Amino acid sequence: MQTLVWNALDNSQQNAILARPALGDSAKLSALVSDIIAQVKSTGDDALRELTAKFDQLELPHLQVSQAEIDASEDELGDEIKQAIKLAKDQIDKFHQAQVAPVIKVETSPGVVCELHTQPIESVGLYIPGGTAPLPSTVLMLATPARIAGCKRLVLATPPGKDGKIKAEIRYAAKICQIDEIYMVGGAQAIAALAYGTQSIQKVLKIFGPGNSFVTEAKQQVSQDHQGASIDMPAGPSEVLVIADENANPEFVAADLLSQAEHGRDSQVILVTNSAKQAKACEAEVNRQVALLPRQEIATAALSHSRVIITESIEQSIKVSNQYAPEHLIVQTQNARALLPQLENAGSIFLGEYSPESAGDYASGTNHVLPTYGYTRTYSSLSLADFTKRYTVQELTAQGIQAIGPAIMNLAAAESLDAHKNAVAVRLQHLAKQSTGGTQS
Ligand SMILES: NC(=O)c1ccc[n+]([C@@H]2O[C@H](COP(=O)([O-])OP(=O)(O)OC[C@H]3O[C@@H](n4cnc5c(N)ncnc54)[C@H](O)[C@@H]3O)[C@@H](O)[C@H]2O)c1
Ligand SMILES: N[C@H](CO)Cc1c[nH]c[nH+]1
Ligand SMILES: [Zn+2]
Repeated sequence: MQTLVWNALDNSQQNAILARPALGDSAKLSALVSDIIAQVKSTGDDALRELTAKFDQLELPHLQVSQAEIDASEDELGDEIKQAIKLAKDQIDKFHQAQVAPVIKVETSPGVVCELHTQPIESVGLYIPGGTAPLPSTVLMLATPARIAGCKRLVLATPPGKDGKIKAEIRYAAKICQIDEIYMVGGAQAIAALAYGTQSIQKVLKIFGPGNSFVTEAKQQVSQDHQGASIDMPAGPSEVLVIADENANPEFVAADLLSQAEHGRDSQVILVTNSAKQAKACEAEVNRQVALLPRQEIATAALSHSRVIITESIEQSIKVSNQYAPEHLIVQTQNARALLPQLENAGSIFLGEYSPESAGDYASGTNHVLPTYGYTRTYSSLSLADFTKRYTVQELTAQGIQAIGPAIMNLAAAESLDAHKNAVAVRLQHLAKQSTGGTQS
């Protein structure tokens, strides 16, 4: 990790050290992904087979996972992992059940009632990353809120492993979430199939889930086409920023940094500390711990574009974090909660030394699908609301239209929209006639 002193850098250098690695060659990525999407649109299942052979080095006899294969996961797994998956599901369920929105009903003036209702999105595509690490936890993060929201059709797509199969943990997580439509396809081609449909995959209305830069780019492209599909958010390569003061435990800080560095070569982890001594201690710990990881090679690649930034104060550390807008923000300082009001842009915040980012990844209950690339400035953590759409209802009585009708007519006239004005005028005239017993002309 490169160590830099924030105050020794000018503005453009500060921006440069906070740049995301995955956005390096976006024009090339965009062209590659649009070719993949075009291929899937034109030849459907054949394209999925060809692209899987090309990018996953697999010849697939069939795309859909059978019900027997889903059910077999029950016997393929030991009790310990099945219990862990169930515990995580329960935790996620509790936090997302609490997000169920009540119907809002307000009488804005006598006789004018306004309501806000929610409805589930009918069909949803759930993309589960599977390139270097298949993520059963992501099945729970997507399927649990989709089920609570009441979505009717849940379609799961994930790349097959080297053995041409979907990992038992993913099949099991899908099974306990009552998902029976699983396709063995990954990458941009999976997103294209979900968005446009193929001979064997029926299209969905909205696509959810994280993925590498190909997946994320594909989601963005299909969401810009009205014949494509809506998406949850750009949830790309994992990121974490840790704010640590001199009291933080370097062993904890290093473990948290590495937990995200091990996701992928294009992951990025950043330590921001107001203590040069802490910076050194954490770096030494990172070097010690990374050497012990099975995914050492991936983590080391991620560390090569990761940073240790030394600031003059905690306030400046917060400024750096707000500027970077991380997917995950871990605060390991004394009285971490007191900093919360100043933390502006982060997908999920972890306060204090006993709140590792892994807790949110698996089992605290919060959702681990989060915006990356700085999109936490405007996008939110995945939540129940993303699986629903909101619509309003209004009901006006005679008293209600009489009260606000004149204002509506004035506003319509100001916009030169006479038909709008007339829709109110005819009603007010009708009511006036009624009140005079029909004697008015
Ligand atoms: N932001 C979040 O909420 C969040 C959550 C979990 C995981 N993630 C991120 O998801 C990502 C998962 O990435 P992954 O690669 O392991 O799995 P993935 O499933 O996203 O992508 C694998 C697929 O990419 C395609 N692919 C690979 N190389 C390609 C190439 N050169 N050209 C075109 N397509 C290619 C292949 O078809 C492969 O099946 C990681 O970056 C991880 O950090 C993010
Ligand atoms: N940290 C990832 C989101 O960036 C989510 C995840 C799943 N499994 C482990 N981690
Ligand atoms: Zn993670």
